[in-house]
Amino acid sequence: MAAPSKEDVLDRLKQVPGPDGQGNIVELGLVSDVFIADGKVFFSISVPAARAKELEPLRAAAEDAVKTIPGVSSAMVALTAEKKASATAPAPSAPAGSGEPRREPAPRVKSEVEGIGAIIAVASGKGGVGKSTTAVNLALGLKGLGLKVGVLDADIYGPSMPRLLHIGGRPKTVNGRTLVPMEAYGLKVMSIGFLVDEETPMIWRGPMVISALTQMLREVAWGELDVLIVDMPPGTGDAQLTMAQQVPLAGAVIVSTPQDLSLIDARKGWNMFKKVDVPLLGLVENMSYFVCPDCGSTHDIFGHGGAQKEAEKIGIPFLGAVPLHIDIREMSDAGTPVTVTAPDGPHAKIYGEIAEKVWNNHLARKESARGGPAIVFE
Ligand SMILES: Nc1ncnc2c1ncn2[C@@H]1O[C@H](COP(=O)(O)OP(=O)(O)OP(=O)(O)O)[C@@H](O)[C@H]1O
Repeated sequence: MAAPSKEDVLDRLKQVPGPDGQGNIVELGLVSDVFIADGKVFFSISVPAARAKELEPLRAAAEDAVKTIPGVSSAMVALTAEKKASATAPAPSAPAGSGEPRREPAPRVKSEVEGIGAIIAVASGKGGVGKSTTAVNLALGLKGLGLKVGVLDADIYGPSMPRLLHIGGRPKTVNGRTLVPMEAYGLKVMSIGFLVDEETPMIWRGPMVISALTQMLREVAWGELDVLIVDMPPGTGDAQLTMAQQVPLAGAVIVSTPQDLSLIDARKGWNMFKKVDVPLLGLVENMSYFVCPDCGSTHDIFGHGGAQKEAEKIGIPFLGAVPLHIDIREMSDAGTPVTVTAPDGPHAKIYGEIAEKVWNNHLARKESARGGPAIVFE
């Protein structure tokens, strides 16, 4: 059977009437770029934020219509409040660094996710600084505080959770559409890496990113969670900004390495969250100093301390310094995070302290927003 094409999808969607029963959603310019991977179809439909709830039947109708196309195994459709460049010519968001003109960020569409107490993003201004490793160990550190914790891998360009938590297979669904999160080390986990084959090229563009993220956030049976850690895609482009706007974040943690260059990038990261009014819970300096695996001696080869100074200068909490250590790398890459393999070791202790600070800072912010006294987690 021939694989379904974008044209097949758009043709079928022309049968779906617009929000007010007039015309169809394709000709009204409401359908985003369509992405097809492995017979799975992803797209979003732009609707006014205020009508999102009321238009759920429209979303369901579009999804059902696409599922009837031969060769389509599933469809993920999300409603977004993203504005189109024009009403009739849908134009996806320019990917970061594409050289295409930047659009105004989408309006904030935030509503809480039922059952989840707080959603905290882990972000970095650039790739490869250990953001995902930090996210996993932070999540496990929070679990060590007795909290119910989930991890959402929103790094749609390069999902890491299947590898870092050694999870294979596909999530099950309930009622044909709600995904059941995978589980590892007592964490509930969802990642685009569970849904799309590793070889599938990740040509996600702005609206697709949001559509997949919305699905992974809101159409997953998370159950009751105290906190959901979101591993953001690295960088501060349009996709990241839109995510920061669309996810109801209680706060963000920025990961940086001590080198000057990445501190510039980290600064871009916290500016991005500031722009969208997300509280900064603090900065982690990763690969901060080198610990010799043979003799255990410590070497400040990277100008350790830069992130702490920067955090003080900017007035955001410094959460801690994680050394560059072979155990962290090997355990991470083997899918057995160091916090689990050596829970009484020095690295687990550092991540535990970081988790405690993150949680305390979150609780303090929550209380001060309410005008009450801060409760500190001892
Ligand atoms: N403190 C550390 N000590 C040693 N190795 C580390 C440390 N932190 C991360 N690493 C290693 O660095 C590599 C990159 O880490 P990770 O994937 O967590 O980074 P990232 O910022 O999420 O990257 P990406 O931008 O690609 O998503 C991995 O091999 C990881 O094991």
